[in-house]
Amino acid sequence: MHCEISQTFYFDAAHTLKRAIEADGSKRVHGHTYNAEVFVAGQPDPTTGMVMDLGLVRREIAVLREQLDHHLLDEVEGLGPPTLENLCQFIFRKLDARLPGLASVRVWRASLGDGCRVSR
Ligand SMILES: Nc1nc2c(c(=O)[nH]1)N=C([C@H](O)[C@H](O)COP(=O)(O)OP(=O)(O)OP(=O)(O)O)CN2
Ligand SMILES: [Zn+2]
Repeated sequence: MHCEISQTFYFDAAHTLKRAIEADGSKRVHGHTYNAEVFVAGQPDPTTGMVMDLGLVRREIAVLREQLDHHLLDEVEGLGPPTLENLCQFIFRKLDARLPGLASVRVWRASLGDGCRVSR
């Protein structure tokens, strides 16, 4: 049976954003709390009953999180313009090499009700 396990985490970060609309507030440095969720897909191992130990997922997320939490996202190498889309892709790229079966990554801002999800 195909299963997807998941782990949520959050990070607080600052950014600026160049936009064609509502531009004034976005271009000043300001912060958001970003929520994220990582999905890993696979068949549970018959012996362990796990697709992957969620402790391993949390360990890799902790390393990745260090690169985003309390950072100015404009300065994070390899991120590009700090949009939800680029955050999803950045997290996916960083975790892809470390988490076999990584299926998708979701990033959202509860305060604004917006979000993005990327899948393999
Ligand atoms: N396709 C996308 N569109 C937009 C994105 C995005 O990531 N992908 N992001 C934004 C803005 O960052 C977002 O709307 C928040 O606006 P911002 O100026 O950062 O903050 P607000 O003042 O609107 O919200 P707060 O209440 O201060 O957090 C827009 N479009
Ligand atoms: Zn913003």
